[in-house]
Amino acid sequence: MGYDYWLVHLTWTIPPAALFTVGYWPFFTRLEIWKIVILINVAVYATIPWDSFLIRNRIWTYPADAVVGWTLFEIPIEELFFFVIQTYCTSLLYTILTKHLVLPSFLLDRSKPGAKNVGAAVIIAGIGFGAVCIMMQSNLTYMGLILTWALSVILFQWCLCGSFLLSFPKRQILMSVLIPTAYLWMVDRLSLQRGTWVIEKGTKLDIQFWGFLDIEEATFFLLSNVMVVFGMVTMDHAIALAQYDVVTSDSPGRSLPSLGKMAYSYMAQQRKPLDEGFLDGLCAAVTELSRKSQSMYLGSAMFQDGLRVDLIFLYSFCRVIDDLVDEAPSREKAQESIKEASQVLHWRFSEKSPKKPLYDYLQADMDRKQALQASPLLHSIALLPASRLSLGPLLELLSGFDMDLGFSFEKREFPIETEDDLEVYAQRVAGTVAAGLLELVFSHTDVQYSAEKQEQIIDAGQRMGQALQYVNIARDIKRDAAIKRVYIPTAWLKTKNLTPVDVITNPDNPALASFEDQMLLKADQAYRMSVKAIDQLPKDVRGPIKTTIESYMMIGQMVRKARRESTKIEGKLKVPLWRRLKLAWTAMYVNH
Ligand SMILES: CC(C)=CCC/C(C)=C/C=C/C(C)=C/C=C/C(C)=C/C=C/C=C(C)/C=C/C=C(C)/C=C/C1=C(C)CCCC1(C)C
Repeated sequence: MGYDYWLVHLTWTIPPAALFTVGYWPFFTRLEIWKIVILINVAVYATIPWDSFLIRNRIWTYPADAVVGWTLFEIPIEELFFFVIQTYCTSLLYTILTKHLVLPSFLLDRSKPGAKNVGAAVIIAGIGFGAVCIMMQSNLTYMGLILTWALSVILFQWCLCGSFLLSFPKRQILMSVLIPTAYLWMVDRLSLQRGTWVIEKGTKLDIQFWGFLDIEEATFFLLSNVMVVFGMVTMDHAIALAQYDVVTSDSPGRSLPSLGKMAYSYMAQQRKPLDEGFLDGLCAAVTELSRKSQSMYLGSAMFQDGLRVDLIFLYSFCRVIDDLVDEAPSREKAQESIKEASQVLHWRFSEKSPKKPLYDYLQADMDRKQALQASPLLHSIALLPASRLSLGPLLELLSGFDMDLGFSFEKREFPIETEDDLEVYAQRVAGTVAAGLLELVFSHTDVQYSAEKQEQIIDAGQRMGQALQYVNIARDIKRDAAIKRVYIPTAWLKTKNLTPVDVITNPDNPALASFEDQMLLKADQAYRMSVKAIDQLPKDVRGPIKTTIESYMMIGQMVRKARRESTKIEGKLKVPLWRRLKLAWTAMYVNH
């Protein structure tokens, strides 16, 4: 007996597995762990009969001094471990590389007609070729056994999720397959060179890459990684459909069903046709978010399943209103947009509004649908999860934008006159968003909260929203002055004999430093009063919410530091990526 084979694992397979596990640990969700556990089981049970058959037929052998000697169906225990660790590493890499994707957005079949059939034909041809190889009983035997076995699994996967795979991003799929494949080729080459395992002559083609890597082995590692990755995609397809059902349902609250239930309804394949308008809207909202704010896009990936999709729609609505107001040619036009938004929101939340997803309803009426697509505002309101939000905060948000329209340098109108005005403004533009977010959190969790408790948490959340808005204001004093807006209360300025006009005409005035400080102090206060409420939130949202809040508060610290060291800042002050990553890792770890 010997430890050569175990040594291969100790040096080559276990260290990367451990490294990736530690790095990713805080971000692991229960669903992701279950997916991987299931896949490992499938891989082990599917591979045992095949591998056992090949060993009995002496297609490859193990020198007795390389293995410990324990076997299962004649398969050395070390080899069984290989099935587990390879499946683990590849599926974990896939999980990391696809974490940011919004699964339901790939449900729309955008592939060319026939693409799925062409794929199936290629796979079937491969199986046929493999069968011929086996029947010839020659040096093509091993290749034939690999092709028939692996391609049968891949055909099954393709039949289930081919169209989903075709709309899934190619880069993530290729990287998840090719990185582990190239790595395992290297490991396999080394082990064949050392003679830890031996592929017997007579049943193999005897063609090697880099001197030792048999062409069959190279094919095997490629196809086994394809099976693993396609297996993950198949489960993600089932999950995407379940997420779609959650976010298009008009029930106020639902969490994702269990994996077993998802698998069952996936395999039963009895579904109503998908709402294409809704999925189009989702794709547009996701693209918009990733284009406008990469960090918000990646940050949103820490929220799970239906909650994340709903948050993207909430963001999209805020974004659309913001753009409409900012880009309006005149104050009157902007006010018109706000009024229109308010009317559509009232309709969307009224009893008369269809309980079905709005898009279903609109599909029946082509004119309405076209009108919807022509107007981003109607579009974003149609997609809002009205059954899980309330109208109040959204209308209040509109009144915040109205306040912004009150600024007029020419007429010397500055709506933030007192500290009270500042608080009202921050509540309207940020407190309301926090309230909406929390309403969605309560809808998507199984944890039961009394109405009283919810109200209490939403109160704290709104105050936290205000805190973040104060940080925003402190950071953007100069940028706001450039667009002739001053959020420092006129009353504060008066204490130093200044006016908002002075701020706009001389934003570099060193006297403004004290107001920046005062603003950040106000942020700290509001933060401290509400930070404890985070601990009362459902466990899986604490980490992401903490991360968002702490990165904002970190901006506040950087504003202070920049002021102390009188660093000149060009454009918008940002927290460096590595600091945000570290912060996210810690916040997620603590709340794991
Ligand atoms: C649950 C929900 C929500 C929905 C359900 C959706 C659904 C139906 C999904 C279906 C998924 C399926 C069917 C996945 C199947 C995955 C398989 C079979 C992976 C096999 C991996 C095989 C692996 C990794 C095998 C590894 C083998 C190795 C490393 C062998 C190595 C070797 C060594 C070391 C020396 C000698 C030669 C050899 C090549 C055998």
